[in-house]
Amino acid sequence: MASLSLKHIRKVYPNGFEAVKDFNLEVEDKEFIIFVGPSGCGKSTTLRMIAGLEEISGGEFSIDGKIMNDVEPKDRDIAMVFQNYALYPHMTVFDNMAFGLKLRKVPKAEIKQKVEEAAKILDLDKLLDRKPKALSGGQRQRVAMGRAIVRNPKVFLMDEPLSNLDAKLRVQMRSEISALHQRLGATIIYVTHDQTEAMTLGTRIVVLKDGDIMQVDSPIKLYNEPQNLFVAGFIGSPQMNFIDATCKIEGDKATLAFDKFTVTLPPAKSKKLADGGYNGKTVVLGIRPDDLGDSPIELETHKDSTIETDVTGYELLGSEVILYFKLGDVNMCAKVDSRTPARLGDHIKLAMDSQKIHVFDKETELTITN
Ligand SMILES: Nc1ncnc2c1ncn2[C@@H]1O[C@H](COP(=O)(O)OP(=O)(O)OP(=O)(O)O)[C@@H](O)[C@H]1O
Repeated sequence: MASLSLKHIRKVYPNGFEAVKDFNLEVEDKEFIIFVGPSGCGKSTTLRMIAGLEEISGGEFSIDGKIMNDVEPKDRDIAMVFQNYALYPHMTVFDNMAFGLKLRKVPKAEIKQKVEEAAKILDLDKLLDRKPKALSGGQRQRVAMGRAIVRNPKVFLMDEPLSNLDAKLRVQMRSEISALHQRLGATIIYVTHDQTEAMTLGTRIVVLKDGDIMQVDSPIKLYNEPQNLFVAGFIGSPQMNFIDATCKIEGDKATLAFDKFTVTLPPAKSKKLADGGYNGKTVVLGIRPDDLGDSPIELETHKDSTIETDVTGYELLGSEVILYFKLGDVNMCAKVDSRTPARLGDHIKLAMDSQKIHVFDKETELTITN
């Protein structure tokens, strides 16, 4: 059992820079929490404060109800896996994995049993006599994981553990880490700037920007119900399209006008805009590339929200294709079925699924309706 509580956690570096501002998070036992956000947003700093590698400037951090702010790293019962693996080159796989236990004066027989157990889980049992240089990147990464697992810690911290692996290996290790989480029933906090990793691994994702938490939610909720423009733009690939639009409310119907087009919003979304007093105001319309379609069925279903444009770019992904286009000077794209006849330079019609339109306040950048 390991629950973590971070209350009003701050980090001010000695040069006065405030890297983490007011971090509040309750992590439950067995959760897989992801910290995600652009470079410099404070992911590693927060992780290092949890590990005890960085002093906490303010707030309270506890594990299972026990305050940890001033507890030595080695006494926190936390194991950290780094992106550079940090293996000892002169030691065998076995000794690398056993090292932490030896330091803790664990009896030899117990060390052997624990290392062999972890090696089996990680499929390293035939490599225990090798030195790190005789291993592949993925195998080295598994040794680094193994070193953490043998300690049976309360919490695993992982700082971009897959970032040094090639794309194929990364996908493979991703599913291995996911399986490992299930098997160990461990509490994991994992830092990445790769949003696919975040979406596939996390039970909850913490989106950070400039030392502030933007949103904490399950992957599906972050995708469908972003709380602000930043999260809407950060989660999802290709990125959500954004365009300024003028809101008009007539009766219980809200319309959004942008470029040469006008779309009608469904009743629930219309009501939010009416209640918020947005009549006549400029808002930001957001629509994911996946929610723009060019099939006859989509064009018929979403008659009240179609746009016409020219294809300025064409990118085949396989079963889908990304069509790039411009509305005024705003670059946008649609992800459609690759059987589409549309090609570069073609004039096309695209239907916006109006149920999927997101609207944001232009000033506060907060979501008005998802
Ligand atoms: N020792 C330090 N002194 C001053 N500022 C620091 C120090 N270490 C980090 N920072 C700053 O704190 C901010 C957060 O850094 P951090 O390493 O936590 O970011 P990150 O989100 O992990 O970024 P990345 O994805 O690039 O690793 C950055 O602006 C960084 O420049």
